[in-house]
Parts: sequence; C-alpha cells; structure tokens
Amino acid sequence: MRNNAHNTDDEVLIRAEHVSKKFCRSLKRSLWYGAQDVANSLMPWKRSLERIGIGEKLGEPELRPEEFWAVRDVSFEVRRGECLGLIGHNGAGKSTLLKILNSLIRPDSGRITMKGRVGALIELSAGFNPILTGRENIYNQAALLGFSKKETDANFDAIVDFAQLEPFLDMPVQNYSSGMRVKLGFAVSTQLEPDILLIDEVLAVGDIGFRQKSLNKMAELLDKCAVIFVTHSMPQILRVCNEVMVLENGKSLFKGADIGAGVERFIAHFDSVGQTVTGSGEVEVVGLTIWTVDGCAGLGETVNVRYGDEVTISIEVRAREHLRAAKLHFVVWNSELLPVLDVMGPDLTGFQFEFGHDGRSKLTARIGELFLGAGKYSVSAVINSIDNKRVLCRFDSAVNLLVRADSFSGAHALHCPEWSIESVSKEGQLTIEENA
Ligand SMILES: Nc1ncnc2c1ncn2[C@@H]1O[C@H](COP(=O)(O)OP(=O)(O)OP(=O)(O)O)[C@@H](O)[C@H]1O
Repeated sequence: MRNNAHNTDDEVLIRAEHVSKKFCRSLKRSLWYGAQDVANSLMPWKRSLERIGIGEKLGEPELRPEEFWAVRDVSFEVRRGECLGLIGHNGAGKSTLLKILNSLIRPDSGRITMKGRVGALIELSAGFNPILTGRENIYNQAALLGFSKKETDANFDAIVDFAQLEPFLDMPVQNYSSGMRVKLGFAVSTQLEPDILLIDEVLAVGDIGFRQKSLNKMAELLDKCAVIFVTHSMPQILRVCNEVMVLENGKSLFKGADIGAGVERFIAHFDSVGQTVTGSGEVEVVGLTIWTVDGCAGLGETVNVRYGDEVTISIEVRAREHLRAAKLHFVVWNSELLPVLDVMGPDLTGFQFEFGHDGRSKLTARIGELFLGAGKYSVSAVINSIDNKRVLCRFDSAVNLLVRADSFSGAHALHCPEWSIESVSKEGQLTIEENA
C-alpha cells in the first residue's frame, strides 16, 4: 500500500455522491424518452411541482420500460495521492462511470465534484480528431485540458519522447494504429501532469514495453494527482492502486483499501468457463475428482483450497480405440486464462500410463501442498499420445479451484523458504539465526 502524505479532506479531488445513470435497451424508445425528457426540462412549472413533492420524485428517477441502471447509487472520494482501481465484469458500468466523471455523459441523479485539470484516456480514439496530425492533436488535447500554448510548447518534446512517435507526428491520426493512438493519448494526458487522471483499460492495446512504462508513469504521478484506473488485469490493480471498487450491474459491491479482499470478491463472482472437450476423441474422461482438506469436487464443480493445503486429483479415463498407453498432464489456469501450473510426469512431459484390459485406467496425482496465490483457477486434463504429437482428449475447465491466501500480492505462486538472518552485535559478535 502506498503512503498518502496528503490525506486531508480538502485534498479530495474527485467526489461522486449517489450517482446513477440509466440507459434504454431499445433505440426507438430511447429516442422517444429523450424527446420526453427535453420537453419536461422545458417546462419549469413541472420542475417546481416536483420540488414541492407533486409529480415525479427529484431523487433517483424511476425506470421506464426497457430501461436499466448502468450505474446505480455509486458514491466515493479520491484524494490527491490516491489511485482507485475500478473492477467488474463486462457491462458492469466502469466505462460509463468514467465517462460521467469526464462529463461525456450526464448522470440521471447524483452529484459529481472534480477539482483541477482532468487528463483522461477513456476511448480508443483517445478523443483525437482523426483528420488532424499527431502534432495538431497534441495542441488540441492540451488546450482542452486547459493548458496554454506556451505550457504545451514546454512539454511537447517530453510528450513526443514518451509516445515514441516522432516519425509519425505529421501523419493524420486516422492512419495511426490503435496502439499508436493510445500511446499518444496516454503521453498527452500524463506528461502535462493533470490533477486528475482517468484511465480506462485502453492501455491493454499498447505493447508490453509501453504498458510497463505507462504503469510506472502512473505510479510516479500518484503523488501529484488523483487517479481512477479501470482494468481487467488484477496484477495491474495490485501494482498501482491503493483502493479498489468492485462494480456489478452498476452497483458498488465492495470499496476499500484491502485490495486483496476486493479482488477476491470480484473473482468469486466469476462465472466458471463452460467445460469443453476437444482432441481426437480416442480417449474419454469418465470421471475426475479433486480432494483438498476442505472437501472434494467432481467434474464441473468448484472446491475451496487454502494456501499450502494438500491437493490430490484422481481421473478415470477410457480408450475408445485400441490404445495401449498414453500420457496425461493437468494444467491449472488462472482467471486471466494464463497457465500457472503444469502437473506432469517425472521427465517433465506427461505422465505415461497403460490402459487396462477393459481399456480403462484410473490415475491419481498427489500434488501435495499447493502454493498458488489467492484466486480462482480452472484445471484442464490433457491426454496425449506417447510421442506427444496427438491430443487424444483435452478436457478444459474440468474442475475449478478457489484458493484463499491471506497475502494477496498478485503473484501466481507463493513460496515461503527457510530464512536466516546474519547480524553483528554491539560487541562485534556475528550471530546467525536460522529459519527466523
Ligand atoms: N450509450 C449507451 N446506450 C445504451 N446502453 C449503454 C450505452 N453505453 C453503455 N451502455 C450499457 O451500459 C452497461 C454498462 O456499460 P459499460 O461500458 O459502462 O460497462 P463496462 O463495465 O465498462 O464493461 P467492459 O468491461 O466490457 O468495458 C452495459 O450494459 C452497456 O451495454
């Protein structure tokens, strides 16, 4: 967790109070409602009646047919020196909330207070005018942020240097790749050092080097500004944010400085990916069970594991064709679908086994203590031919693991080695404390 040196009330740069925004699923109705709303806003006597309690309530408006809440009753504050990570599933309302904060959308109810200059990178287009060159867009964007030409001149080289786009500066932005646009957008928003920085997950479009550089820049800016960062990457949240808010169907499910708890809350809501079976079909998985201290789970189920618990997987397979032997391994995937553990045979390829005379085999892998970080994982069983050239059966998301660990660093594997400490006393005596 980052220290916050400016933790005073007057340093609150972003304040959202009971903010709600609704949208309409049907375009036709949406246009009709829009016309009705404009007409109502032109009738001041109606608003007066509302104010004295006649007619519609002034608070959160009612939903009309086909309308739904994209953001519902969300309140939070972000101070200078703080970075709030916004996480949630697709359609949870994260981008809508950022657009409301950046005044691109008006909320239906609630109040937003923003203090200072706002740098925002919310859409892939980064707000650029496509027919203007990169150079012209830098000046345009800077002017929109409230910077004078002189201030922009002073920062121009730093912006171009950060975006690494010097050879393309005089090319219209419409010919930039999406990654180039994001680089330029991020460089303009951050090099001018705004008071508030709003970053949507557009960073994912940039290459790895640029992403690293951007995250470092955000960390560097943190002392000077308030940041809201939307991403689907939990390691990124853990790296730069000191608060997290989990949105679900527009509502705030969790908000706090315990990032691990927030991420766990988000992951626990993850729908398990459906099981899929691929491969040549020469082998089928008849059953699979995973045991932990807390219980067991079969195909398609989820089991809870605490960090360091013993885990055992048992699988029953049947050869559909006449097959004598095959190789098996299990792959454990994290929620971002990255493989984090491969359970294999002693030669670091699959575990070789033979089918019984009835074409069946039951194999048990005692994995032992599981040193995975907190999160939701899925397990695939992969059965290959002996030479590993053919996939006979691949069963993805066969079973799910929900790992709980007190420490949440974002690392996939946690390891506690034996430690020793060497220290010299006042008398100059060296002491070595083993396994401290
Ligand atoms: N202009 C719009 N008109 C109608 N519905 C909209 C509009 N903009 C967003 N929505 C809807 O609002 C909901 C929230 O969308 P939003 O883009 O804020 O989600 P998100 O959390 O940013 O999702 P993602 O992670 O996929 O980017 C979605 O159901 C979306 O379809």
